[in-house]
Amino acid sequence: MYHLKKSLRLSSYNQMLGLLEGPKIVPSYSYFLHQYESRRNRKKTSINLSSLFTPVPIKPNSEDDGVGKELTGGTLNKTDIAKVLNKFYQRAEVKSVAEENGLDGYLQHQVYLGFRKFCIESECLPADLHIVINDVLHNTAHITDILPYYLRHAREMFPHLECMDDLKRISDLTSPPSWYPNARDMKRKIILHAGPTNSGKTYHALERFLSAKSGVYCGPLKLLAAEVYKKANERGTPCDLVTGEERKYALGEDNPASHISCTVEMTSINTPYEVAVIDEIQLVRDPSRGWAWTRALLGLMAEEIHLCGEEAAFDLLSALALMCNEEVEVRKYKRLTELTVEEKALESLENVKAGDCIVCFNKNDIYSVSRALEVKGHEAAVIYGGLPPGTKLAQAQKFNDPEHSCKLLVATDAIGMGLNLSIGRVIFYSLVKPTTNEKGEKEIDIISISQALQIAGRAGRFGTQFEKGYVTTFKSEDLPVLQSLLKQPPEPITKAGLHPTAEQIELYAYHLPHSTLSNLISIFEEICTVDDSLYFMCNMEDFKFLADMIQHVALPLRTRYVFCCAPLNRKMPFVCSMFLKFARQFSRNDGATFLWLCKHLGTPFSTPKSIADLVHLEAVFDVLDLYLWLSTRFPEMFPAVAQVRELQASLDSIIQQGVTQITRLVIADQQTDGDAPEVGYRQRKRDIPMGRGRLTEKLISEGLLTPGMLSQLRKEWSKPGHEEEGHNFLSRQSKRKKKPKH
Ligand SMILES: Nc1ncnc2c1ncn2[C@@H]1O[C@H](COP(=O)(O)OP(=O)(O)OP(=O)(O)O)[C@@H](O)[C@H]1O
Ligand SMILES: [Mg+2]
Repeated sequence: MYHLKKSLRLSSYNQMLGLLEGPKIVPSYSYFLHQYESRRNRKKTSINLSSLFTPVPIKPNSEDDGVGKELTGGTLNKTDIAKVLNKFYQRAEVKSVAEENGLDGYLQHQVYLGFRKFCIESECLPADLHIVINDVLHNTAHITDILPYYLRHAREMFPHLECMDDLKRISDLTSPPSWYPNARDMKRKIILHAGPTNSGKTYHALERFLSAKSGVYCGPLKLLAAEVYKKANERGTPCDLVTGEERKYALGEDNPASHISCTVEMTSINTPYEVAVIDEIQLVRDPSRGWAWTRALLGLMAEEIHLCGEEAAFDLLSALALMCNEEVEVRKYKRLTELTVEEKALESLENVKAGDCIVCFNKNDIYSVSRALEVKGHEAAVIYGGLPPGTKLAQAQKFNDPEHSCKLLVATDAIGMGLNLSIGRVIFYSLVKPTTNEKGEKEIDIISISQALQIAGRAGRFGTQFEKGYVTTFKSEDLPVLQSLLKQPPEPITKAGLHPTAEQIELYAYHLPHSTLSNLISIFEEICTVDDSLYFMCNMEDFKFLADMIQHVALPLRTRYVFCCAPLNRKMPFVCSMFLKFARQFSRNDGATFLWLCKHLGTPFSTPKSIADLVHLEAVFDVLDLYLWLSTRFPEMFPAVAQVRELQASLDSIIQQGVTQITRLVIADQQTDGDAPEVGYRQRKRDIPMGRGRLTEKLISEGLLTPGMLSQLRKEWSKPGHEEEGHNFLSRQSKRKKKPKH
């Protein structure tokens, strides 16, 4: 019964996501999450490379040229064939020759099954094979004489056996500097501006950028890129803005400016510049995005490259520069304002004062802390990663304005970079944070020294009303941990990230035409050779998740690759379902018109009435971002750019209103729930049907199930005959499992 209900939930969920359209059976969102989990588990143990290769289906032979029969004087009995092959497979010589030919135990078994099926199901065997089996049956040939045919079959089933050397050559990542011949032809000067936060590193690098004839600023966030774009244009240096979603021209579309401010992923490595600035260079070690910093560092065609970041990156940067025959000059900076770690933890929200910023590492804490502050009569600004840029800026402005009644800020570590904030004191609400490591595994751990320094360093920003900064924790037991973290130098940065290019994957696909894109990536990850004294492969789990999701949609490989590079959060089902719809629309060669988009987004939007509504609107905002991201790659298929921008701006203000009233939204939810304000926030309990299980709770708390979906589920449950529907889904699922995935 439990399984039945669970399956029903998944099926309904599926339908709501639009994943099941028509009679076609398409794997569900949960299926992808499950696949991702199992892949992670497989990574934790050891991966069997061979299991990643998809066998090429070989049809039984139906052409009867009669030669075999004619020469041997008759047909072969199927049972006899099976017996011979069984004996053949048991032979030690067969195993060792197969091994010499690249077949490990797993592949041998696959090939044996495939070969036997081929021999038994073929109406008529190819003449040479027919004769050999016939001779073996009549003791006029040795059983191992079948080997050449068996190996021929193996190579047809697993083409990689013949191209492993090519695959290894394609994925040889041992010398990344050589991928950028234009940069190697230049004599580049590299300067590292090293120092703690708030020491003027970016300021000095930007001064050089602004005075140069041409330049590029590569930042870690859209907000930072936008800030530099604004600053440059205000200072009279025309500067264009390039992010994944847009290009803003300072001088007009047909006149690109000689200065560019961009997000690091968008760095052009084919344009010569006098000065390049790569900000927050320590992110070269980021498990997911590190590759973009490595590429910019090695590939930029700039006479001077200014790197800003932690001194801990110096050794790695020098080693990378050495590989490019270059040197790194260091300019060290000291913090411009004093930063003091307090002796006492805050302990109670009674003790907050103007200029305090409470830093939380999850949204639930954000909600409960803001609510608790409101109960105590304080107004608080709220900033977290998922908010649209306009909303973040409006919240920051409110908090920064000394005249405004809002004197407190509740934020996630999204404030660690990019926003200018007048913070007097940073208070760590907790010190643990969920993160994803290089292998794509989720971990909950104490924040790193570097993160602690980065966040704490936001207090007492130079040039703000707070000339000195203070830092403490909320809980007294956390304070010694924080004190110890902040006393240490940041962890050394030892490796730079890499990732496969579209060209490499295209070459892989040429050799392995039957593999899925996600499989190609897995094979690449397994085969590639990386100089692990300097580099690591970035985790590609998000990419593979998206690749699996659109595998069944017919798209050219290059397009598929580009789609899967989209920066979207796979934990947001609504965004994922729209991603799939965009891919389908593309595959039908239908443009995603504004009308089509609005229909799927359910416009017009209204002010959120609950936290769940707010979360949904944030997801819609991300969908619009996704649209714009795709539009910069496929302008003909995603043409409604101006309208989408307009819609996004209006959604940004609706979200702003929602955030301004965030505590009211929490109250609205809590009144229905009867929760005490200090208790961690739980989403929309009122929508949860009677007798809900832990799965539902989990899906809701992780934001995987929205109230709308849940009420739809409730309706379906109350429909007579739903169990039968669940049963159908179960049988569909089991059928699906048997289907090979291509
Ligand atoms: N010499 C200066 N004159 C005027 N303003 C300055 C100067 N140096 C730094 N600032 C200002 O101080 C603030 C902090 O400087 P900056 O952003 O360069 O620090 P940073 O070392 O890059 O910090 P983070 O590590 O947080 O990025 C900025 O608002 C910057 O404009
Ligand atoms: Mg900086």
